[in-house]
Amino acid sequence: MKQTIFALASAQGRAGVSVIRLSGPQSAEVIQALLGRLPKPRFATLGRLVQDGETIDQALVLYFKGPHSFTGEDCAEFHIHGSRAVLDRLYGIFRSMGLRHAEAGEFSRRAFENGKLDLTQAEAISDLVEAESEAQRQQALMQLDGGFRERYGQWRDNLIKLLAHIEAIVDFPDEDIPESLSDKIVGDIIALKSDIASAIDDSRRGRQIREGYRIAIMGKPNAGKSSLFNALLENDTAIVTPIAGTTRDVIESHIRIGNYTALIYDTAGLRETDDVVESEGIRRARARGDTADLRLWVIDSSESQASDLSGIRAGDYVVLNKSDRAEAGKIDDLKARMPDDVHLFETSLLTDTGTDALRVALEAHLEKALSLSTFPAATRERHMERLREAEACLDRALGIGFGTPELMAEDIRQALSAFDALFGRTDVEQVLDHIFSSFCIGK
Ligand SMILES: Nc1nc2c(ncn2[C@@H]2O[C@H](COP(=O)(O)OP(=O)(O)OP(=O)(O)O)[C@@H](O)[C@H]2O)c(=O)[nH]1
Repeated sequence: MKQTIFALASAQGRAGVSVIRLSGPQSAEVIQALLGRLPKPRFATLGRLVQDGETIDQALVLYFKGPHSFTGEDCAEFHIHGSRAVLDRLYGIFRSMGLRHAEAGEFSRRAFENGKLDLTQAEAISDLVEAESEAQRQQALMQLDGGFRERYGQWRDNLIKLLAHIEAIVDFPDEDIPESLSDKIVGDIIALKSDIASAIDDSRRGRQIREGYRIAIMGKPNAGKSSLFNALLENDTAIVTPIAGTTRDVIESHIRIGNYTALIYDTAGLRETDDVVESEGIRRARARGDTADLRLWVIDSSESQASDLSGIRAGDYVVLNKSDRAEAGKIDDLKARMPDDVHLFETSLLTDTGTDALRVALEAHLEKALSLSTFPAATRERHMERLREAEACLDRALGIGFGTPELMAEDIRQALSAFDALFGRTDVEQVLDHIFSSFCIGK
């Protein structure tokens, strides 16, 4: 039998009300011991928590009888006054009764093990707890509602039907395969493969919403990259000095832009240098620029070296900075030499002009890149790996053909197990450990 676990479900620290959650077979016994009675399941009861005749706190107590609970086990919730002293007393009592503190994600893991959630829904809970932007909240909620399972459940059903057809061919090797059947099988595999391919394509958007849209600020030393980073963040995270080469490593920070979260990177200025540390910084800056979803170049339009525009590509955003001291004609000259299809902005970060227009443009950019009427189902690398695996299996099955139907069937079976792993039906213990350990405690 599982040990009963407890944890603070609300945030750490002093609070008006804190919620402690219990799950496991001793939940009822603990309520009985502290409250002196067992309330009707799922009804909140106000009462005194008493130990050896001494009142510890006045609390709101809830009892959930399994399987009608979040974890599927018997559960309890104590809504107590959130002081360290009350918590310490209750934790002491729980431990003396043989309960233990929950590990990160243990409540969700029990819910998963008891079939209350599939793995994608458990992940969605973690995402919902972490959500900062409106889009992250909506995406996580859709996944929690089973949006993922519905879509892939359909694909899984199709795979099972395909397998049945192919196995019928295996079982009757002497029969001629009707052309209509082989055409249907091939057609179904192709259709499924293209559905999976478009889900993989769209999962980029899922990742961008979930982790943040990556914006790398790039440019020569002293152009004003750190100044722009700070202006966008509205704080002084990055060090700004007149010394070229101040930023050495990549600095990153989250910001909210409209309904979305972006990850902004300030990078080392790009130039030739013999300095080993700076060279490494420049290598990292270039790598960050290559993997970013958007590159935001900063150019010092008052400097002659600003005329080097190498590295800027179509689609990039370019900020012509230090407009307060740019010579007349210099900015127009730069604009004339820009590659096609870059988005140009003029700023003076010293006098804080031009940044509003940039903010508005970034918000519109994210809105265009990330918003569609539906949210992508796949949001994590783990999902993408499984989808790619299923796609590769279907590809192989198509290549094999009906000469050896048993090999074809084997590939379809492997595609099925990729889907099963997606929902946690077959994932091995280590994978589950890894996923649930990234949850917060109390979830
Ligand atoms: N006149 C003027 N000075 C600016 C402007 N923006 C930034 N500066 C100054 O330019 C210098 C360099 O700014 P940073 O933001 O550190 O530039 P950076 O591109 O991050 O520099 P590195 O870390 O060397 O790559 C600082 O002294 C800033 O105050 C501007 O619009 N006008």
